[in-house]
Amino acid sequence: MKSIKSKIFFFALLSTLVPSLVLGLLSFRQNEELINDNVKRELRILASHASREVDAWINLNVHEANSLTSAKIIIDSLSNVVNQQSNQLKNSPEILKQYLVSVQNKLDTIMELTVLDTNRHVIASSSSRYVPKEPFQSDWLGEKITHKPVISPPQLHDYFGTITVSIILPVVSYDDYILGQLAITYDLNNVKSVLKSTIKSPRGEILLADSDGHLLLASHTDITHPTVIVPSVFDYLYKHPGEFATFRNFLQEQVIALAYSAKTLPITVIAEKNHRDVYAAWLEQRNLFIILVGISIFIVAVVAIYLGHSIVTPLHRLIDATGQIVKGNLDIPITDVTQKDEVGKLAHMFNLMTEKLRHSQSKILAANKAMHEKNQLLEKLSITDGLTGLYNRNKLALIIKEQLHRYQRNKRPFSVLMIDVDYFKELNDRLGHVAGDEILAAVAKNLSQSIRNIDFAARYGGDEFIIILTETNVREASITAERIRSRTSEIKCKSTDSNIKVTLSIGIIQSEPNDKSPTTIISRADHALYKAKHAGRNQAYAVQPVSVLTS
Ligand SMILES: Nc1nc2c(ncn2[C@@H]2O[C@H](COP(=O)(O)OP(=O)(O)OP(=O)(O)O)[C@@H](O)[C@H]2O)c(=O)[nH]1
Repeated sequence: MKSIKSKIFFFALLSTLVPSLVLGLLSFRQNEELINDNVKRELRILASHASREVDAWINLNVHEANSLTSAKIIIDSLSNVVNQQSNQLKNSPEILKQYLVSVQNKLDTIMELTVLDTNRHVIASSSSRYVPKEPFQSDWLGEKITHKPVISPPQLHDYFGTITVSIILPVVSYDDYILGQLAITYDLNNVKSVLKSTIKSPRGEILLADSDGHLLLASHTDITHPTVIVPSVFDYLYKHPGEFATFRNFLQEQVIALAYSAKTLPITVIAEKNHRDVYAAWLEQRNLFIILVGISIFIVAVVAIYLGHSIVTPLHRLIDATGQIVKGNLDIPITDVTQKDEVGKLAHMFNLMTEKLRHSQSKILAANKAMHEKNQLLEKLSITDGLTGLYNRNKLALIIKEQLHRYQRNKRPFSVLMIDVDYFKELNDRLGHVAGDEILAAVAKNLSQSIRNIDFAARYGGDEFIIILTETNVREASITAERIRSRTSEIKCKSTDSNIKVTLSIGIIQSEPNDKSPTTIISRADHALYKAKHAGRNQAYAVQPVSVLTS
């Protein structure tokens, strides 16, 4: 993550995501706890209410059964059995059966009524499956007949094919003597309508299960028997009354449930609610939260990209411009940064800085130019003679050295003319020093104009001049010397306003293989000049080279 743009982008995302997620998670956690508390309270109310309704239904049936035990026909029939008079009396078992059938027809919650003697042999039954005098089949009746009602555990009845509950009550004579028993079998499905009315919310369900977890009844759904609740779930619900558990019910739906035990029956009353229904609002809120966070992140990302762009683009311009400065280009004003913020100010300051640098640079260039010109002047002064403008003695030595090198390389000779103004001392004394200077300058000008561009003219000292003719032998040099001498005759002297007759003596030599230094060359040229002077002045004297002499 090297660029500022990506840093801004990730910072913006984090600063949006972290608080949103933390607050969102806290809020969902609180909501979840709230929902859990609510659903727990709701299920508790539901289960305890349903449990009470089951007890009330049983108690109602016990009460109903109790009133039937006091029916005269039943008491009389059992009294006769006790007194061994059944064959003589008019209330025979057949008549009792008819009575029981009529009662059953009247009370549609009853599936069968059976009258038993004290030995639990059937006296009469509304059901045709019982034959009189045969023992009453039951594994839940106690040994002893008491005055208390006995209620059977709910069970799937093989004969009726449904879950039944039986209530057995003693039939007592008028003098409070137990004559036998009345067994009434009820269909547990009758309690379904009671349970349905208990549930306010249509999505909730009440389940009744026996002590082994077999499902007996569901308030809103028909059950195919046998159906068993997952043992571990049932065990938890049974052992933790009022505590909820989440599991898949017999319809394979995720449900939240808790349970209470009924008091009158060995059954567990379970209240359950569909998990999806309970958490529907929570899920809706969660989805809305995800959408809102997504939108927020999108907006923040767009703003972050824009911000990063507005910072990084001018910075790139500044970096490029700085690179140009490093390369020496100062003409790079940043004009496309129009922001008024710090970046804009930075660009403005950058422009001011480059403006100043440009200004300083032009000053430095001007100073450099002036210095260069002065250096050139100094250089010129260091190699020229102030009076005549010809090369001075120092430069002359360098020129001769270079010519000697060239000569040694290419073997093409150069020539040297040593020139002296005749009787200059006398002119100087007669006309004055200023006029003497004028004469010297005029002679020098004549020399400069008489040679080629590749030749050199220098003032050797006083009234003596030396000319170097490159790649020129003594014969050609003599021609040039003669031309110089003949041109220098009358010189117009301004200071004296007169024409002065001036003659020159010229010594000519050509470079020789033995010439090793400027001193040797000048010495030989001076000797030739001496010869010219000695011969009468106003003439040139050329020294023939050794090679010519020996050939
Ligand atoms: N006006 C002027 N005179 C100079 C300058 N330098 C040297 N002189 C004079 O030039 C004269 C040179 O004289 P010489 O060359 O010795 O003698 P000359 O009179 O020329 O005689 P010859 O060379 O033998 O013909 C001297 O009087 C110097 O004072 C100068 O720069 N200006």
